[in-house]
Amino acid sequence: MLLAIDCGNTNTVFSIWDGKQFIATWRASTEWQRTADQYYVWLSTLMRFQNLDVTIDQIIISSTVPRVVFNLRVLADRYYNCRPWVVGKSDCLLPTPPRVDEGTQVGPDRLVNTAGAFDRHGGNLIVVDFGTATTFDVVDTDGAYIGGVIAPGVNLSLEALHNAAAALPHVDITKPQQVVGTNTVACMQSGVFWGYIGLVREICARIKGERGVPMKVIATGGLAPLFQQAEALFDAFEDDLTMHGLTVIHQYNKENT
Ligand SMILES: Nc1ncnc2c1ncn2[C@@H]1O[C@H](COP(=O)(O)OP(=O)(O)O)[C@@H](O)[C@H]1O
Ligand SMILES: CC(C)(COP(=O)(O)O)[C@@H](O)C(=O)NCCC(=O)O
Ligand SMILES: [K+]
Repeated sequence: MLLAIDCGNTNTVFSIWDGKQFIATWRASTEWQRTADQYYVWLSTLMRFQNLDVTIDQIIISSTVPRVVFNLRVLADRYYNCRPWVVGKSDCLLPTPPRVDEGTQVGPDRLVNTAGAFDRHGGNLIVVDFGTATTFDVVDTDGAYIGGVIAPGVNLSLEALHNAAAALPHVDITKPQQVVGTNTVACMQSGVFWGYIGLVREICARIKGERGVPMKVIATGGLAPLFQQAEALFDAFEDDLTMHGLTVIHQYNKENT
């Protein structure tokens, strides 16, 4: 069975794919110091807890944090006796290679989102991923990643306010009841929440204008649900898009290598 690992700058998600569906998904905070042995103890305990008696013999990894890949490779080799596919490495093929400036490193999560979204929706897409950063990935007619936008993440923006200004507290994001805040927390939430609504709307409109073709907008990532409820910004919301993209790339490599 396939273990798909999506490592973001904040969280790492592990999912087991039985060839038809995900039968388990677990999330850990991303820590580059975590060793292969620690991953294994954690994973095998969760598998036992869920009475999952399956053999993992294939692994695919997408990581926006290069340092964690070493220990995940050791995990694959030592405990699952396999060599993982690592998205972005030359021996991991992509269904359609990206078209960007020569020498540019595209975040593997963006390549994976592109593959997953194209598989589900076809071409001409904007994938908005609300992670540590908020990324907009533009998918061409043929499924190629052709660039996009990187904006500061929602929580990152709130943290930046707290870190830079002595009187601003640590605040969690929620949708404010109104735009005019009547206390510090409400003012901060309003700035980030409504600012974000504007950011998403403006960037998508400009991408569509620049491309001159109809495009679907797909939302994913930890904080996408917050914006999904708020305003009609997206054509679809898919919390498993990155994981789906990993299975698409895995299948492509099995068929073509
Ligand atoms: N259910 C949730 N509720 C509130 N915040 C969340 C939730 N899930 C994730 N987050 C926060 O959203 C941000 C993005 O999370 P995630 O998509 O896992 O990021 P990444 O892929 O960059 O690791 C992080 O700051 C995380 O703490
Ligand atoms: C933009 C990102 C930091 C987003 O990472 P995430 O929020 O998913 O942790 C990541 O995709 C990355 O490191 N990209 C490299 C530069 C690029 O994609 O152009
Ligand atoms: K992201």
